[in-house]
Amino acid sequence: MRSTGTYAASTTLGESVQAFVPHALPPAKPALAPESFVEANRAAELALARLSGVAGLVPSVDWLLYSAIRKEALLTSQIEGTQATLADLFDEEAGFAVNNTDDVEEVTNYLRAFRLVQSQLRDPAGLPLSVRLLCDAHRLLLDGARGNGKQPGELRRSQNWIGGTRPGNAVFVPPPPERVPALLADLERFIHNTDNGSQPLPPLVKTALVHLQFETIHPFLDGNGRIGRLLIAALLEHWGLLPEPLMYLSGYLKQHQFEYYRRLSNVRTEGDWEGWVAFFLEGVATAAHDAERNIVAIATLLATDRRSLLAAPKAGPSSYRLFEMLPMMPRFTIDQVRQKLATSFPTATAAVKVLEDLGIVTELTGQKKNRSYSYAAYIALLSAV
Ligand SMILES: Nc1ncnc2c1ncn2[C@@H]1O[C@H](COP(=O)(O)OP(=O)(O)OP(=O)(O)O)[C@@H](O)[C@H]1O
Repeated sequence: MRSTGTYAASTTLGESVQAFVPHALPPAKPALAPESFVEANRAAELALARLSGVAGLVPSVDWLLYSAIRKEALLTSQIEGTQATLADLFDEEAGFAVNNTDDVEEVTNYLRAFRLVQSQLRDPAGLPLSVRLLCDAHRLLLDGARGNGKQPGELRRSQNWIGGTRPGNAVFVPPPPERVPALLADLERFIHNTDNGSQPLPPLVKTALVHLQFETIHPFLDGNGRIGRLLIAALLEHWGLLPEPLMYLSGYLKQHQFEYYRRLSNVRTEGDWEGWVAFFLEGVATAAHDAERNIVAIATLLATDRRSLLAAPKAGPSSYRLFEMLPMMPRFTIDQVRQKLATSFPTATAAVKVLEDLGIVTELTGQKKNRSYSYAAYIALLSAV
């Protein structure tokens, strides 16, 4: 598919945000009426509710969130070509040397951007979901070497395009820069407009449309994919669909990347709104099921390892406490254990040795000094998409 090469075509598309408002829908688009999505929407909502329920079964959701948020950060960055792995991210957090520093920085920047949005939305005095908040998140996302020169935190002031080397041979040419602020303001109104007429759109369908329109506007010079997907996570929480960010939808989008992009394009080229919404709802249901399965698998691993630890004659309070920290510290050094447990070096060493002898953690360096450890089975489970 080629664009017409003119900005006019994309400008018209940008204005199609109006068509998101149900009462303004042209009659030729009856499929966007809520009843056409009832089944898929119900399945996706149910999958999200189940996911929240499963999370409620574990003693602390902190370790679930710790891993889920990092998975999403990694996968959304991988869609855009980042080569970092989850192990790289854990290494970086443990202070270990990592080779691909720039890639890891992109992922940690996403984490910072996500935390900012989440904390603002949770703070009664914080910013609402708004262009300003997205710009603030964008500033954090593009902080550092790679983002320099890409106008972090600012709406673009020049024309961009998707695919190709210039607007004339691009797959898609988003609206010209002077239209961007008004189109985003329109999108902001759409998000906060609760008066959707007699047939309100289900929030998940609205989320699908918001993402589509955000990507259509492509308001930044870089980082549009990641901020657009961050917006999805924010909306799921904002609309009470998933109170905690336990899902990593980017895993589904990455696995179906070609279809993801094609569905976005098809709205523009074929008017296939239904296809995009159906794809999105299927993605949410699948990603929620995957996250649920992953939680069960991790909880099982932890329960099995905990049982073998409790049965070990040499285990004691320090090794028990260390074990409970592992899900949020899967790579570590003895000195970090010493600090976390607020104990002596010999006690920390002994605690680690108990876990090592049981095969729960493994040493990575093969050195006698400055040894590093990994809860490898846990990282492997998390890394399976
Ligand atoms: N045909 C399309 N129409 C609209 N949006 C699209 C299309 N194809 C891809 N996208 C969206 O654009 C994103 C990529 O945009 P782009 O290549 O411009 O990257 P970017 O602006 O550098 O952002 P990031 O680096 O986070 O992706 C994709 O992840 C997807 O969300």
